[in-house]
Amino acid sequence: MIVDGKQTRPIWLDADQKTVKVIDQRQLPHRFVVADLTSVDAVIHAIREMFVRGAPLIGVTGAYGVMIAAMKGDAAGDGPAFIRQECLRLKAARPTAVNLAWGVDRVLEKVMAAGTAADRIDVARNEAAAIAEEEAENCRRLGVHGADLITSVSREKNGATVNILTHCNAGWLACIEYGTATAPIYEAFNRGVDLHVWVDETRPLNQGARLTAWELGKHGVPHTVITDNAGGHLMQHGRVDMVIVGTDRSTHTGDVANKIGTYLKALAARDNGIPFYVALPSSTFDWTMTDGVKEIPIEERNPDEVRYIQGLADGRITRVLVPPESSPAADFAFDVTPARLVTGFVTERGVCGASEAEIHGLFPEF
Ligand SMILES: CSC[C@@H](O)[C@@H](O)C(=O)COP(=O)(O)O
Repeated sequence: MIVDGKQTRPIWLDADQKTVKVIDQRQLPHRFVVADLTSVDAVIHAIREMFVRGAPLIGVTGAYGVMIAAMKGDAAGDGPAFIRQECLRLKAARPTAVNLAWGVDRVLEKVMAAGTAADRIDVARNEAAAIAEEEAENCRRLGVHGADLITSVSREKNGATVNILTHCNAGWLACIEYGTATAPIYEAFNRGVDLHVWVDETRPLNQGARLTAWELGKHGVPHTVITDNAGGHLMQHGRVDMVIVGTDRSTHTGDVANKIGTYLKALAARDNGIPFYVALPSSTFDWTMTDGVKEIPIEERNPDEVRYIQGLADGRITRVLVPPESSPAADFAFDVTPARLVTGFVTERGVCGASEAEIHGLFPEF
């Protein structure tokens, strides 16, 4: 996307074709800092500590991690075994988003079929780049399908403002381009649809307030940051026309894991008769799991993320303690919204209902 006149992605390869560059998203919106990743440890650290985050982006970062593993392993002379071992470590960096394991395994498979050490590195680099381009294109396509949904709501409202609620950051920062939940929003906005986005702040790390608000502001999209608990109230008063969220892993039966709090939005949407859409590239479907609540691993993170809030004070990024020093806290990073609460999936191949039959109807090869 364009940031301050410059085409910008959250990840790219440096001119040396070895160094992986990423935006350090922990510092947005107050600082735009780029980090260099030159070791597998650095890649794992960047994923765990959330320099990079969002399902499609951690898939691409993991894919480039395999390229780095190939460079290191082949330098040490123990290529394939070393690369396999490093891939296990990469895949364990974060558990919920299925894209991480998907991206790592896709590159690993190609690497293992390559003949020489030099081939392994080239193949890994090319495959990681191919995944990045595919994810960008899939997000562009799903944006077109999702924008058609927004456009029809706009028509039903005779052109009055369409109010869309979103949770967390499922924007280009979480993907490569366009985003998942935001792709339909950007596309509809570019078509001239009058729209406004309610941005859940998304505690504890405030990806909505920090990242989605920043992205939408850079693109000129009207938006308002709200507390995570405001959505139900706004829905009761007719101030939300639709909800669009992303997902970190959706089962092929239609259950949706996404940032903690998504389930409560889906419940409130159902109670108020508001459509609840989930936007995703096909890389985010888990084709093996059938019961999301029971089977999807939910990441628990450092409770300090709940205890402290980060912001800008006197020009410096600062963290402040909120609860009593001695109070324990718990940090559940994701929840699962059952298929019965999902109106539809917006994918690169079109929109479908949240059922095994409809999902496999769009993706018969799985
Ligand atoms: C663009 S994909 C959607 C999800 O990855 C997004 O909604 C989300 O929950 C990200 O969580 P995060 O913990 O910031 O990686």
